[in-house]
Parts: sequence; C-alpha cells; structure tokens
Amino acid sequence: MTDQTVPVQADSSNTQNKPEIAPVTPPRKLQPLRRLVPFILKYPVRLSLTVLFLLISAVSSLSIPAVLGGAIDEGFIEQNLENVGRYGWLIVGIAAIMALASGARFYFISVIGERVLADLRQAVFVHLLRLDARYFDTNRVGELTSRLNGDVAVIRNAVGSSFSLALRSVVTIIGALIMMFLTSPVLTLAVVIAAPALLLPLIAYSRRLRGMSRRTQDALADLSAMATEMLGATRTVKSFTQENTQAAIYDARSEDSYRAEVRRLGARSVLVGMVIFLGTSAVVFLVWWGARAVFAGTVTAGQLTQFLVYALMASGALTNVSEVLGILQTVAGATERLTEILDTEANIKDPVNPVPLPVPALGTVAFENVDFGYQTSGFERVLTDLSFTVDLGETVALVGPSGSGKSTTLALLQRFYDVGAGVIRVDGIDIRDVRLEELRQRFAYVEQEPTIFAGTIADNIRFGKPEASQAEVEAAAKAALVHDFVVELPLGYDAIVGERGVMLSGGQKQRLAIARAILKNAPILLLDEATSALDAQSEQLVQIALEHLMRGRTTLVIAHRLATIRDADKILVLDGGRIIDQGTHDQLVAKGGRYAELAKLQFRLDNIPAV
Ligand SMILES: Nc1ncnc2c1ncn2[C@@H]1O[C@H](COP(=O)(O)OP(=O)(O)OP(=O)(O)O)[C@@H](O)[C@H]1O
Repeated sequence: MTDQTVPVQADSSNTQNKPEIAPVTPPRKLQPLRRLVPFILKYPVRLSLTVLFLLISAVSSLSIPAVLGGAIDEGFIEQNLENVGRYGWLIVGIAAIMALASGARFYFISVIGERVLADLRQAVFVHLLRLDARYFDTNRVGELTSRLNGDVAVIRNAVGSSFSLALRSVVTIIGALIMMFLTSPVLTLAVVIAAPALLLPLIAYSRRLRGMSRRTQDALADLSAMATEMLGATRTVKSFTQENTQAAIYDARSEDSYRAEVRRLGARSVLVGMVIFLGTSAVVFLVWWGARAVFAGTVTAGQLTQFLVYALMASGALTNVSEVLGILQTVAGATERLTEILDTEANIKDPVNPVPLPVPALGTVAFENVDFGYQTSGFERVLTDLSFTVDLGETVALVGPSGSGKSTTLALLQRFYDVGAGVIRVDGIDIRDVRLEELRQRFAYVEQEPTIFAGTIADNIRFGKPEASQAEVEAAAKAALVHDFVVELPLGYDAIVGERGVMLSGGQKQRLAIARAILKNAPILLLDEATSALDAQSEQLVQIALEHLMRGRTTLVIAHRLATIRDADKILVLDGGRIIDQGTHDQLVAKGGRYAELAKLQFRLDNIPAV
C-alpha cells in the first residue's frame, strides 16, 4: 500500500463535517485512581503488612507528644530530672519502633507500587498487541509508546512515595485530631471550625490542577510521537533536507509543552504557598488562644505543648496531603490515559463458538461477493463484489494499478479487518467463525517491505515459530538462500541485524523474510512482492528462494515479477476494487484488454508474443 489517499472534505462550511472540538469537561477528581485498586488488591499480604506497619508507625509517632507533655508537666515544671530522663528514654524507645515501622512501611508500599506498575505496563502492552488494525489506523504509534513509557513513569515516580506519604498523612491527621480532642476539646473545636476555611480553597484549587496535568501529558505524548516518527525516518528527513524544518516544529511543540508544564507548576506553587501561609497563621492563632487558657488555668503548660505538637503534626500532614493531592492529580491523569487503552475493545475478536479448520489443511481460499471500505475513510468502497477462489497448490496473482485494493485483499484474508458484505472462506469455513490464532497459523505472509526486528538473524527467522531448533532455522535459511551470507558473518546466526535490519541489503532482508515464512510452514502463502528493483543477481536469488517457498503451497500473490505472473495459474486483474478480468498471462495478453496495457506499462512486455 503506497498511496493512501485521505478523502478531502468537499465543503468545509458544512458544520457536520467539521472536526469535533473536544468538549470542555469539568476536571474530574481522583476517580481514575480507582482503576489501580484491583491491581493493588492482587497483593493482599504486602498490603496487610503495609497497613500494619503504617498503624505501628502512626501510633508510635502520635504517642511521642503525649510523652513530651508528661515530661514537661512532671519533669520540667516540677523540676524533676529523673522524670525527664525516664520520659527521655521512653521517647527514644518509641522513636526506635517508629523508625523501624516507617522503614518497613516505606519498603512494602514501594514494592507494591513497583509491582502494580509492572502489571499495568504488561497489561497495556498485551492489550495493545491484541487491538486490531483499525485502532492503529487512528492512533499514532509514538503516542502509544509514550503512554506506555511516559505515563507509566509518571505513575511510578508518584505511586510508591506519594501513596506512602498520603496514607501516613491521613492516618496522622485522624490520630492527631483524636489526641487533640483528648487533650483539649475546646481548643480542638476551635480548630475544627476553622479548618474548612483552610481546606475549601485548597480543594477548589487542586481541582484545577488535574485538568492542567492531563494537558501537559497530552502535549508530551504528542512530542514523543513526533520524535519516534522522525527518528524512525532519519534518512528520509536528511534526503529531503528537512532537519531544520522538523527541528523547528519540534522546538515549537516542545516550547508548548514547556509552557503548559510551567503553568501547571505555577498553579501548584500557589497551592503550596496557600497551604503554608494558612497553616502557619492557624498555628499562631492557636498559640495565642492556648496561652490564654494556660493563664486562666484551664490547661497545663504540658497539655498546651502536647496540643500544639499535635496541631503541628496535623498541619504538617495536611501540607503533605495537599502536595500529594497535586501529585495524585497527575497520576490520575496518567492512569486515565492508560486505562483508556485497557478499555478499548478490539473490533476483531475470536468468535463465541469457534469452528475448527480442517486438519490436514485443504489450503483453499474463497472470496464470495466481498465488499469493503475502511472506517477511517468513511467506509468509502475499496473493494466491490469481489469473488474468486484459490485451490490447493494453485498460484493466483493479483495485479492492478496502485490503490486498486490488492493489499486490502490480503489484509481481509488475514482478518485484520472484517468485510462489509460477503464472505471469505479458508478451507470452506467463514473466517469469522475461526479462532484468530488458528486462522493466522494457516498463512505465511511475506510483506513487500519485510519487517526485520532488531535482534539476531536467528531470532528473525524464528519469529513465527520461537521454539524452532537451530537445525530447523538453518534448513529454512538454506532454502531461502540466506545461509551462505550468514555463515560469512563473524557471529553467524547470532549476528545482530540492527533496527529494521539496517545492516542487511534489500535482497537479504527479503530472503530473511522468506526464510521466516518457510520455517512457519503454513499451507497458504501470502506474498506481496517487492516493487523496488534489485540487481539481477539479487533478484535471481530472491526468485529461487520464492520458488522454494511456493512449492506445494497455495499462493496468493500481489505480483510484480514477470516470472511469478507468467507461472501463475490464474491472474486476477483489479481496478477500482473490482475484478475486471481474469485468466492466465497468455490468455490475458491475447485478449489485449486492460491487462495487456498494464503488462506493457509495468513489465514492458510489448515484445512478448501472444499465444
Ligand atoms: N488503513 C487504511 N485506511 C484507509 N484507507 C486505506 C487504508 N489502506 C488502504 N486504504 C485505501 O484503500 C485503497 C486500496 O488500497 P490498497 O493498499 O489495498 O491498494 P493496492 O492495490 O495494494 O495499492 P499499492 O499497489 O499501491 O500498494 C486505496 O485507495 C487506499 O488509499
């Protein structure tokens, strides 16, 4: 598929056709985080240990001010050094327990965080691999990898430490409030009444932050998508001397992302500032109020100190909560984006009641009145009333001008998309009734530009059959005429071929792909012949490799090579998504119709005598 035309909107004033403007949704709160709960609940033991150590550290830290109060009243005020020493040792003992419990709590919650992240990352990747072609037609790969890396990293940085801090802070606030109440109900009441005045502006403000963080992460994903695309095409960029233009576009987007992040940071700083100011003012007020109570004799100096320390602990914890809320907003944004992927259902799924394909395979293919259009192009017809059969061992060639629907036919046969109307059968069975894996096991697909992965030569040949032995790999490599050049490499089959096979020549890549198909040993071969010209010797090697591959197999081939076309049992001539003619090469040339013209144009066959 080389010409991918995007339909142009004829009437841009037609409001129905205008791209939808993203609705301004009120920023939701932390709901997306709920989606992490099932991931966390999968580890009940670690979770229970975390809660246990959390409680131990909270209780011990909350008991310190009470002991301090006692030390002041019974030690300092009474000028009893022994009591001061006793209370001192008690505090040291409690601090030791608190330190151990806090360390253990931090450890367990961080481990849960890492575990959850690994699970989430794996779930998203597996889910992405299962989504169908239509999803990838509309979502950029770079953006998806950014979600997988960036969003997961955002969650990782926050989850362990922030969740730990949030939990500890919430428990501290509750515990401190209880202790404050036990120490002085009147003072506590004053604090509780004043608290909403402190909290409301904070809550309102932190809501704004969440919308902002989603926007900065979207901007980052956009940036990363562009980088992936451009770095994957450096040769094209260089050859069209587009380095400066693309760098300028990247700069502009990067600046956008920077500005979005600065705005978010500004908002967060205001939030932190508000918390500090309001919290300190509240403490000053408390000291003033408490001093009056001590002078009036309603509380002791020790109780006031105790109360103030609790109030400080609570306000410190509140500061932490506000910080963590900011971070959790970001995490919620990232979680939302990841769960969006997990919530996307594949359109192409296994049937509920699958029908098994016959064993041994019959190796037949039938298209019956197939209509098809891509959703991304508004279902505009790409194939119309397509009907043909391929019998066991036959070679059927698809020829036709660019955009006539040849690649689409192969895509439909592998059920990358579902037909709009009609039926496609493999071995007599409607492919929608067959399990996807079972169906695709029946095909060996050699793409026009074969995908070579960054691993070793052996890994690449084994791609469709990872359990294949070295001997099987070598046998396939020999049949595909790969073996000879591989043994000359210093590392042989363990040689790394580089990303997209950059260390291999065009012909070697094609033969490697053929070796991969030979090893898969599927009954039906789908071949999209390369159009790019190879030199005569390379061409001949690929041709021999292909002959080995086609031997004894049913073959459906998008044909560009003269040899393939002349030997095909049947040639289907496609134009505008319809079969306009069919027959053998000689029959079609003799007819002198569209095929003969195509043949003249594409293969310069005008000197080939008609039969
Ligand atoms: N993923 C897609 N989304 C939308 N339209 C598509 C998609 N793939 C192909 N098309 C459109 O479908 C039509 C048929 O394309 P197809 O790739 O099947 O043609 P082809 O005969 O294989 O062409 P070529 O020889 O250039 O590869 C073209 O108009 C193309 O623009």
